Amino acid sequence: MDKIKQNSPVLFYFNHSKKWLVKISKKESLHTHIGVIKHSDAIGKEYGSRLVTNKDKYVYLLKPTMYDYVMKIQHGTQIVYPKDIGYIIARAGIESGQKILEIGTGSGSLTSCVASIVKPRGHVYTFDVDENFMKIAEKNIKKAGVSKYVTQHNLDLKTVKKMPLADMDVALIDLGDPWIVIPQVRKMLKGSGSIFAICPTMNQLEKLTMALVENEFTDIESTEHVLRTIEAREGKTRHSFQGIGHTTYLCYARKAFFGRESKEPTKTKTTTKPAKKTAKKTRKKSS
Ligand SMILES: C[S@@+](CC[C@H](N)C(=O)[O-])C[C@H]1O[C@@H](n2cnc3c(N)ncnc32)[C@H](O)[C@@H]1O
Repeated sequence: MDKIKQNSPVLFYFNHSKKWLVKISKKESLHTHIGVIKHSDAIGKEYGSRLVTNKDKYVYLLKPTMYDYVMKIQHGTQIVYPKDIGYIIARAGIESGQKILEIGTGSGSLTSCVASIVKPRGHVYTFDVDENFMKIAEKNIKKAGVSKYVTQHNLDLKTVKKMPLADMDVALIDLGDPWIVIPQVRKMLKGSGSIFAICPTMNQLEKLTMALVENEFTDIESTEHVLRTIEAREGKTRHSFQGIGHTTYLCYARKAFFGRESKEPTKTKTTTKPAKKTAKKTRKKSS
């Protein structure tokens, strides 16, 4: 039986729009419009149990999933949402043990989800140029419990001469001008490795697709993923009035060798440490 203890993560669930993600701490109480929820009352209870507030309302004590962490993430930037992350993972075949390159850590939403899939033997190497966003991401990744499987680098791959990584299984790009880093990403990816770019506008998709073709990528596909919730109730089931509008488009492709065999030098060992020249700029935040 999975019982709640001091420091256990818990989602106090009242309804779809009222839920609170906490780490249980004996002395703390949560003051809400449905009453006070004392953390200590949750200790010793099984996940899934109910807890009554001082206003005689109740919340369920749910074990948070990665979805809950992402939906409650501290936003430093726009984030990638689970509706897109699910497709990214399925389409790129992301699985346990893989090495993932990510450019544009942002708030660490995509980073955390992907790390939870590639762990325990895989790893996410993520790059950003903004120290403030990196700090927010570091906290979010820690909260999601996947710091061990993520290394954050403060480095701009647009300008590096020597690539800090090699033999990556998948590359994920989420920055304004993804087409600029395609040549660098190509050098770090395995043959037939997958690339996904997150593009909020169609103009980005166009420029990116041109760069992908120029850099010998195949199986290029652009998609948009629309999630509609249904309110299912006896005799009056219908779409809900509220919903997420446009978030982003996704662009997928795979590294190929057009009309020739691979001429790229085969690397057997992954360089997980940054190249000498960039070492000063690069911080290993967690390992
Ligand atoms: C939209 S956010 C990424 C959000 C992230 N995918 C998430 O799910 O939380 C874009 C990020 O790209 C970063 N960025 C911009 N230019 C960059 C570059 N040249 N190299 C690395 N990161 C860059 C920004 O600092 C910002 O944090």
